[in-house]
Amino acid sequence: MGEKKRIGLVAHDYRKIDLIDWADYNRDILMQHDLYGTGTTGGLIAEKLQLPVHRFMSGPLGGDLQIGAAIAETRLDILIFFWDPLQAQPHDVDVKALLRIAIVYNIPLACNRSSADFLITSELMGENYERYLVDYGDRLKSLSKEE
Ligand SMILES: O=C(CO)COP(=O)(O)O
Repeated sequence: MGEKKRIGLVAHDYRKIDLIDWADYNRDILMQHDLYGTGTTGGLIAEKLQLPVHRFMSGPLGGDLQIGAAIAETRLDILIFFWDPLQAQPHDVDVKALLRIAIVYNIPLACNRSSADFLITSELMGENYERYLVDYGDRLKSLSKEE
């Protein structure tokens, strides 16, 4: 087995069945990695797959922000986030913040099932993949403590 990835799993209510079904289908792959989720999503996946899932708070109560913080602090490698394109969320700003931070830190991000299929079956899943910060020019360099 290649190197373990830390995978965040998040879904809005109407997308939870789809994500749980996808996770169940890919259980053999997911069990080789460390799983994280927002409160409700993480609980449902842990129950269905009978695998340990580290649970953050529920999304509307700060869970999306916790996942975003974990990405910023390099504690998460991959995000599978089935957000709902047909319904506004009370915590839309948090959803946007999470999607934004996933892009800033250039982590693999899948927001629908076909993208998640491509991601999870990638050869890179087993490799020691070094993400790099996207070159946003001086705008990001001045903010990065690594520079
Ligand atoms: O709201 C969410 C993502 O924005 C997900 O939160 P739950 O998994 O707690 O439902």
